[in-house]
This record gives sequence, structure tokens and C-alpha cells, in this order.
Amino acid sequence: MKLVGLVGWRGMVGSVLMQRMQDEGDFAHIEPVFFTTSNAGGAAPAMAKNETILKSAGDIAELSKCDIIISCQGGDYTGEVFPKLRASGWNGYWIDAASTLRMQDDAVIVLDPVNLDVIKDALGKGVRNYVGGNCTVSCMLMGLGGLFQHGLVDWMSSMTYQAASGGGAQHMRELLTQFGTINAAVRPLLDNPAAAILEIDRAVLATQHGMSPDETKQFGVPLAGNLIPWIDKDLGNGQSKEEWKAGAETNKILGRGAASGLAEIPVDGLCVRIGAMRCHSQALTIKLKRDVPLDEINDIIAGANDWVKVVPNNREASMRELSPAAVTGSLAIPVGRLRKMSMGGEYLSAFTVGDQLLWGAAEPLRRMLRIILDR
Ligand SMILES: NC(=O)C1=CN([C@@H]2O[C@H](COP(=O)(O)OP(=O)(O)OC[C@H]3O[C@@H](n4cnc5c(N)ncnc54)[C@H](OP(=O)(O)O)[C@@H]3O)[C@@H](O)[C@H]2O)C=CC1
Ligand SMILES: N[C@@H](CC(=O)OP(=O)(O)O)C(=O)O
Repeated sequence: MKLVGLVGWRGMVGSVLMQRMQDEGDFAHIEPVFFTTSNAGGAAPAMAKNETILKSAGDIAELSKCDIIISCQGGDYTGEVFPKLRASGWNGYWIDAASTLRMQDDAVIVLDPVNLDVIKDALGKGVRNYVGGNCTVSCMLMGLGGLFQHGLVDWMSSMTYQAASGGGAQHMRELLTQFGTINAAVRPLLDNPAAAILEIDRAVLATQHGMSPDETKQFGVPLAGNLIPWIDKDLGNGQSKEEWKAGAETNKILGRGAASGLAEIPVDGLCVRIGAMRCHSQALTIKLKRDVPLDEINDIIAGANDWVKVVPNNREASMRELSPAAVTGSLAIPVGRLRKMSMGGEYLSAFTVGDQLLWGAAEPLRRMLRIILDR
């Protein structure tokens, strides 16, 4: 049985991964070894078999014993340990949730319902580094992958509504704390039916403006009752790094770009943080290569994989099925609001939602593990 090292298993992404691996019976196929950056020598979790003691995640000799390592520990860890591990001569498979290695030539971005051909080709060529994609990109491709597979996309623009979880666990806590602070500030007014709504509104605004640096430590500004139209680094050209990833990673996942000889498909947009918990949503404008009838488009989208689900473009279904609260905790990727836009028959509008901790982070990793194990 393959020795599989697990790093970052108790973090937010790691916990979702462990749950999914248990749900799918993955531990029956591996000998797990649990690593830690903070508690070496402590007890490994219940899924452990023979290796019941936590090993140090900085111990290159211990890591080197593994056939496969899955890391959800973060980019700093990858940047620090991965080069040392490879320099030591380790030739195992490295599967990672962090973005650090994504765009390297010797790494593949994994999303097998969309790019199994790219993954298999890489395995055949001896590639050893497999990295999960950016959550927004992975969720978009799980939903709209069919249109790309059928060569129908001329270009795409995405306007995102990204959840607090994209920043990490502390960001989710901060959002909820802010909601609580605001609610507490206006509670007496809310309890009084005679209170004027503009008075309540003024009190909310005053509370948001009055939040201490401690209350906005993660996001930098209040997110509750607000939004933040910038995610990740400032690239200095007016684009955020999250926006850059949309084009760069989509094309890499699809195996397009200079190395392949296939022209890149322009994908660009504007990424916005909103006060949702763990589902990323996005509104898409898609310029099709030709005017394909809407029923054909529905079939192409719905037929692309087992998880995408086309939601009828009406008010009831959209409100019920196409929201973060409807999708959280589920692997389903609903795509709705499908309609041709007033600009012409080649312009398609769509809206999609995905759990950014499942398809956006953990799920592609555990599926990559199974692809390697099943070879
Ligand atoms: N959050 C996201 O949406 C996404 C994240 N990623 C990638 O995954 C990486 C990990 O993200 P995420 O899971 O959110 O990070 P977390 O902060 O939840 O976990 C990272 C590590 O922090 C340590 N840690 C310290 N205190 C705690 C605690 N109280 N509870 C749990 N763990 C703790 C753990 O390491 P130890 O056990 O060694 O102490 C853990 O493995 C990111 O840096 C990113 O590269 C990728 C896609 C999406
Ligand atoms: N940047 C994403 C989360 C994330 O971890 O992305 P990446 O894996 O590309 O660093 C967000 O904030 O919503």
C-alpha cells in the first residue's frame, strides 16, 4: 500500500479533505502518515493506521519516505519545504492546494472532470507535481466546462461574488463578529417597530465606520453589510492577482497556451469579496464563437460532468437553487440565469455558484490521489 503523507490536515481545507476522503473510503487504499508544523510527537487522528504519531512537517527524511504527499498547509510551507524535498532526491508525487507551484512548467493544475486528458498525458510523461486550481476558476470550469470542451467560447468575462472563506478561517470568524457588532448596535431600534429605518441605517453606518483595527484585522475594512472590490495582490496594472488567475489558470487547466500551440482564450473580469460564508458565485458574460440555440447550450453545459446542474432561468428556481446558502456543503455546481443578451445571439449570460472548499480546494486533490493510486 502506498505511503501517503498528509500535511495541513487539521486546517480548514485539510479538514474538508479529510471528511471527503473518509466519505469516499480513500483511507482503505493508502497507508496514511500525518504531519504537523506545531505538534510533532502528538497523536495522529483516528484515520491513522500504523503511523499513529504525528511527524514533523519540516523533517525532509520523514517526508521522503512517502510515495505521495498531499499538502493543504499553505503557500509558505510549500515554498519552504518543497524545494528542499526535491533537492534531497525525492521523486514522489506532490499534490498541493497552494498556488505556489501552479504556473510552473513542471506542474499540472488538476480538475479531472475537466482536464483528465491533460493529467493523463502529464502522468505518462513522468510529471510529479499536481496542484489544485484557484477556487473561482475551478468552480467556473466545473459549471461552464462543456462550452470550452465544445470549442464554443470566444472570450469570457467573470464578475465574482467571493465568500469570506477564501481568505481562511479567521476571515469567516471576523465576518460573523462584524455582523454581530452591527446587530447589537441597532438591536433596541430593531425591537421598536416605531423606530425610523433611516435612523437604523445611520446607526449601522456609524458602527461600520467606527470598527476598531482589531475588528477589521483580516479584511482591513468592514465586510459585513459591505463588499470589497479587490481580492489578492495588486499587480500594479489595474488588475488584481485573483483576476489574473482567471485567464492564466483557465488556459493552463485546458492545456492551452504557447507550449501546446493552442491559442489562449481570453478570460478576464472583476473579483469582489462579499459577506457569504464559503460559496463563490460568479456572473459570466460569454462571447460564443457562433449563435448556438439556448436549448443546445443547456444540453452542452448539463452534459459536461456529473456535478453540473442547469437551473431553469426563472425567478423561483433561481432564488431557491442558485445561491451560496443552497449550495454550501454540496458538490453540485448549479448554472443558471442562462439567456442570450441584448447584444446579440452570440452573447450568453450565466450565473454559477460553487462551494469553494469542495470543488474549489479539497475535491480535486483527493481525486488526483485516486487517479495516481488507480494507475
Ligand atoms: N481557504 C481557502 O479557500 C483555500 C485555501 N487554499 C490553500 O490551502 C492553504 C490552507 O488554507 P486553510 O485550510 O484555510 O488554512 P488554515 O489556517 O485553516 O490551516 C493551515 C494550518 O494552520 C495550522 N493551525 C494553526 N492553528 C489552527 C487551528 N486552530 N485549527 C486548525 N489549524 C490550525 C494547522 O497546521 P498544523 O497542524 O501544522 O499546526 C493547519 O494545517 C492556504 O494557505 C492555501 O494555500 C487553497 C484553496 C482555497
Ligand atoms: N484567493 C481565493 C482563495 C485562494 O486560496 O485562492 P488561491 O488558491 O488561488 O490562492 C479567495 O480569496 O477567494
